[in-house]
Amino acid sequence: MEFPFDVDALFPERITVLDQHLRPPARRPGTATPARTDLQHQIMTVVDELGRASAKAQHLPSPITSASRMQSNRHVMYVLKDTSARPAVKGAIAGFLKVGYKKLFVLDDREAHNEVEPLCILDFYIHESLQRHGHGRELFQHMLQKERVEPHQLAIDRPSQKLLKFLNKHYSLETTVPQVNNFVIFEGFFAHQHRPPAHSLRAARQARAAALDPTPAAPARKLPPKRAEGDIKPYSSSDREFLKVAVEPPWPLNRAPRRTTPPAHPPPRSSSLGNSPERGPLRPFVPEQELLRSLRLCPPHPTARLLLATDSGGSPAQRRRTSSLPRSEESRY
Ligand SMILES: CC(=O)SCCNC(=O)CCNC(=O)[C@H](O)C(C)(C)COP(=O)(O)OP(=O)(O)OC[C@H]1O[C@@H](n2cnc3c(N)ncnc32)[C@H](O)[C@@H]1OP(=O)(O)O
Repeated sequence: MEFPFDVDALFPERITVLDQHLRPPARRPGTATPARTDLQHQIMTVVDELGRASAKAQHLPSPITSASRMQSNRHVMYVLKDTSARPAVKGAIAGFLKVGYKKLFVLDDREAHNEVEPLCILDFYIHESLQRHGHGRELFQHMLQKERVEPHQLAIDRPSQKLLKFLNKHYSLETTVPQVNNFVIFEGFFAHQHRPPAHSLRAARQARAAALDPTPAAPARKLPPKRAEGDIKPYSSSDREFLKVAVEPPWPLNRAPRRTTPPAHPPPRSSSLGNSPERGPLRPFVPEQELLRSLRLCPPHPTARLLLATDSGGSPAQRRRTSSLPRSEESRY
C-alpha cells in the first residue's frame, strides 16, 4: 500500500505501534524532520487508508478503524511496513492489527455469565497482494509479545473465516466457547483470566519491562469486582456495533417496547468455527395484539391498511407466519 509521502521515513521500524495520540515515531538520525503536524497528518492518512482497505476486504459498509476512532478510543494499532516494496517507492505499508481491552460479558462452558476485560482483536488486515506470506503471523506474534498475552486469552470481535483459519493454523485455536454476543473466545480462555495482584512478581516484571520499552501497549485495565449473576447482561458492545444499519419501519411499527433486561431466550449461539456469529438485521418484537391496537390508532398508511385488511382471526398460515417471527435478531453490524 503506497502513499504520496515517505512512509519509510515516517515509520523507521518494520513494526510501529500507534496509540490514541497517533504520535510520529522518532526518526532516524540524519533524516529531514518535517513539521510535527505534517507527520501526524501523514499518520492519520495511513490509518484512514488502512481502515478503508480492511473494511473493503471484510465487506463492511464503513471502516471500523480510522484516525478519529483511534483518537477517541484507547486502542493500539500495530502497523507493518512492507520492506519488499519497489525501490522507486518511498516505502509501503503491508497491513495492521488493532487491539484493545474491552469489558465483556461472556459465558463459560457451564453457561454462567462472567464479567471480564480481555484484550480483544478488533481489526486485522494484510494487503491482498501480501496475504498468506506469513506477514499476518509476524504482526500477531509481535503483538502477543508486546502485550504479554497468550492467544487463548484473547477475545476476537467477529472474526472472519480467514482469521479463524489463521488462528487455527498458527495457534491451534479451534474449539470456541459459545457466546451470545459477537465475540469469539476459545477453550482455555477462563483458565487465564485472573490478573496478578499489583504487588505480584509478574506485575513488577511487567512494570520494569514497560519502563525499559516506552512504545505504547494496549492500556491494561483492572477487572471490576464480580457481579451477582442477576445483574449481568449477556451482551457486550462490539466495536462493529456502530455499523448497525437501523432500517426503521414506519410508525407505529417502530414502537417496540424498550427492553431493560435481556430476552428470556437468547439468540442461537455459535457453537463452532463454522457458525461464528452471522446474524440478520435487528428487528424489534412487537406483540401481535399491541401492534393491531396501534394500527387502529394510526393515520392510514399502506402497511397499516394491509395489516388491518386481515382480521385477527386471519388464515392459520398467515398467523403462523406472523408469530414465527424471531423475537430478536442481531444485525451483522
Ligand atoms: C477481528 C477481525 O479483525 S476479523 C477480520 C480479519 N481480517 C480479514 O479477514 C481481512 C482479510 N484477510 C487478511 O487481511 C489476512 O488474510 C489475515 C490478516 C486474516 C491473515 O494475514 P496473512 O498474512 O494472510 O496470514 P499468514 O500468511 O501469516 O497466515 C496464513 C494463514 O492464514 C489463513 N488465511 C489467510 N488467507 C486466507 C484465505 N484467503 N483463505 C483461507 N485462509 C486464509 C490460513 O490459515 C493461512 O494458512 P494457509 O495459507 O497455509 O492456508
